[in-house]
Amino acid sequence: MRRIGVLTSGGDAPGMNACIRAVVRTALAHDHVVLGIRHGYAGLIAGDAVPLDRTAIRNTIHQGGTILETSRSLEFSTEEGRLRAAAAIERLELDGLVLIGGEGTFHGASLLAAEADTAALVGVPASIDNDVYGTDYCIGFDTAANCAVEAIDRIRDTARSHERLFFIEVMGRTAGFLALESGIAGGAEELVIPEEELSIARISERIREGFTIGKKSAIVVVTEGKTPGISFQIAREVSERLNFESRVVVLGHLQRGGPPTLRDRVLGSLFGVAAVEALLEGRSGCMVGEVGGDLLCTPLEKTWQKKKPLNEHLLWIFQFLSE
Ligand SMILES: Nc1ncnc2c1ncn2[C@@H]1O[C@H](COP(=O)(O)OP(=O)(O)OP(=O)(O)O)[C@@H](O)[C@H]1O
Ligand SMILES: O=P(O)(O)OC[C@H]1O[C@](O)(CO)[C@@H](O)[C@@H]1O
Repeated sequence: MRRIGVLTSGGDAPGMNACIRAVVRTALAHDHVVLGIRHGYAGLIAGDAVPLDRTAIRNTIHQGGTILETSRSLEFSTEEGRLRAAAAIERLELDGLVLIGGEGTFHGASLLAAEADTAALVGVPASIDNDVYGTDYCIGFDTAANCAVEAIDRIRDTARSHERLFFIEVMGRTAGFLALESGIAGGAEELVIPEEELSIARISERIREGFTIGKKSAIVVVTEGKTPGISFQIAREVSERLNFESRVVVLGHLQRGGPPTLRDRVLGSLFGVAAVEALLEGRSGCMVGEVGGDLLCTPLEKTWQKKKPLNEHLLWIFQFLSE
């Protein structure tokens, strides 16, 4: 290993900078050169690289977003695009490449590895959705979930004051991790998560039951799913059934910004060091992750082919704590 590249891809996630910093400091400690690839896979295809030294990563650990910037690259989804990326890796004379991103990023990386003889590829899970198999937590999830909890707390004040029903839509796309954990921490009455079939009747019934035991307001945390804004329709239907006023708050990209929490800074640092160590050990085609407190490497294919399930125990405790 002499030249190590690092890029961030997919949605930005707080803690990515802590990870980049850890990659750079670990590689430099072993006398390797680090190149930062800008704009994710789009930048890789273009060969857009900058040298990363100690100065470049100084004072970044507390910053949200990614100093390398990121992208969702349509071109990389094509074989032609990936072959251009492989050619850029060769031109840049990279021996190893650390890919910080989510399941889409690793899907693309495993296709790239199968189609071209590239540098060693090691992934680091970073997605506020937390939907990557092979790690209990992804970089960025904790900060986003804390942002959602703060929003729920604030909404609770006004919901209670006006005796209203609130629907708070969180990100997560097709995974309910953000909704489940922020719903438990925020004391929500009900959840809408993609892992369970949507039932307006069930949501309405649970809220009605709450009212019969004296609740005067309620909060439902809704995962945006594939259709951001879906909570407006759900709110309308539940309100009609209950004949009760409701309001909707869509948190959107607020959840992706802001300084990373302690947990995301530590996770980013741990994963960054582990990724460079994996490269130095001669590993390739895998993603570092933490499962049950153990750091481990999972083949890239598994990280997107397998669906990470929600924690059954958390689902169960939500059911009775929300009554
Ligand atoms: N099926 C695929 N085949 C090839 N490349 C893909 C595929 N899916 C995603 N990619 C590549 O990976 C990039 C990042 O994927 P995506 O936009 O899904 O974000 P992600 O890594 O899943 O992160 P996040 O969870 O934050 O959305 C895409 O822009 C695309 O270039
Ligand atoms: O920023 P974009 O491209 O609109 O993507 C939004 C999506 O990205 C995520 O925030 C994950 O990064 C999803 O929760 C959300 O559906």
